[in-house]
Amino acid sequence: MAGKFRTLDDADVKGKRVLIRVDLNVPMENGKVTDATRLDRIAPGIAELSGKGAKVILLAHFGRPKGRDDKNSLKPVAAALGEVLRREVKFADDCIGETAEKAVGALKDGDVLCLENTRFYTEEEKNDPAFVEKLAKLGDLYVNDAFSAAHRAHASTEGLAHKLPAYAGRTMQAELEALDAALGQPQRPVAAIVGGAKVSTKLDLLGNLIEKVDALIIGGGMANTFLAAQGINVGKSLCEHDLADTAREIIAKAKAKGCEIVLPVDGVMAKEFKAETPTRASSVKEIEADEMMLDIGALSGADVISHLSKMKTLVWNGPFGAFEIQPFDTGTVMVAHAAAELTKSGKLVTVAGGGDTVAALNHAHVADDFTYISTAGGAFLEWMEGKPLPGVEALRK
Ligand SMILES: Nc1ncnc2c1ncn2[C@@H]1O[C@H](COP(=O)(O)OP(=O)(O)O)[C@@H](O)[C@H]1O
Ligand SMILES: O=C(OP(=O)(O)O)[C@H](O)COP(=O)(O)O
Repeated sequence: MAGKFRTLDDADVKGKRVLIRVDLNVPMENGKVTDATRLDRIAPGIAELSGKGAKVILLAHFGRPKGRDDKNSLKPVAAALGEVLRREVKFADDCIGETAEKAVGALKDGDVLCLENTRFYTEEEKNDPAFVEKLAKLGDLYVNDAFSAAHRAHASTEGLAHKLPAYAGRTMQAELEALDAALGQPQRPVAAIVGGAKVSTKLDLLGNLIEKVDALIIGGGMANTFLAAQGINVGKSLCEHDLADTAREIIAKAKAKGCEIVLPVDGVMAKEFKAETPTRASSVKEIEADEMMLDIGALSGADVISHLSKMKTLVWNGPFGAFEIQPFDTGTVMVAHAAAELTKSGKLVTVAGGGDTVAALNHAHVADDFTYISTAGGAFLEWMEGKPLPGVEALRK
């Protein structure tokens, strides 16, 4: 990627108001950040800008709010970032308008300010030009350091790059270089594990991904959607029934392209999504109407591991189950350990990414054993698909 983008090496930032788009969409529980990987990755770039005398203004989203809502405030995340940076991160309750302008106006060279969730405005996701204008008013330069949100053509990830002199941040640079090094010419056979909860935003990309991989291993809510599309009753499981046709098309296309689709054959069922709730192991064909499948079962885990042992490369986004609550972490942890062992013995190149996926791998204590851990999930899969990412394209010189 060298030479393709303007980077911080090309920017004179002293005394300038630098709007830096970062990804602060970190896993949280009871107001506390449970995995700080994304914060750790962006911290050096922020410290560099601050050290060079920039007025650093952080723009980011959190969750998928429908309008302003306290549950999705970035305030606690800004405080956690302050702990990682070991310095004050100021906070403004709005990302545009008088509140934001006042907070920016009060900044001294080297200060760091975090603005409130850009998604409190529906205009953010619409990439609305008037909203872009309001954000642009707050800065002299724009830096995009949110590779993990670069698949979104939103005001703060794409629109701003056309309004202000735009640069790729250090995390963005590092992610593109590392992914290119690990997966630019992947050794076949390649497997992709796709799980997690963001079914509707990730299902579409599987159609292209099956052209790049030899096996597509599906877990989490994504698996429930595929099982339901095949006529299996998934009870109250997380499932996008409306996407059954898309799932069936993907299965047919995979067959035609010679990509094997691996689905769970058994799972761990529960009636409630909470700790210490009674669980039942069963075949996916015997899910009761009032049950949810919250993890893959032992047979499915063994099947996934057996597939991995035949692969040379693994890309992974999305946990197999609701790993935040025990025992629904079992499937993810079991596969994570096997992938880590195969990596350590030089048999498998493993690249995993996604806010929750990285949290799950840290929970399994294997993140350091993987070949590369990306901060990105959906963006990483779209990169793997070969799709141009709007946030990256907008930065090209
Ligand atoms: N079977 C399941 N039912 C409900 N939620 C699930 C299931 N499997 C995984 N999840 C949830 O998926 C979430 C992570 O999904 P996602 O956001 O797509 O991953 P990432 O952030 O790594 O891209 C986790 O919070 C986990 O609890
Ligand atoms: O957490 C993110 O993506 P991921 O869940 O794919 O890792 C990014 O912040 C993008 O969030 P979005 O999928 O709500 O646009």
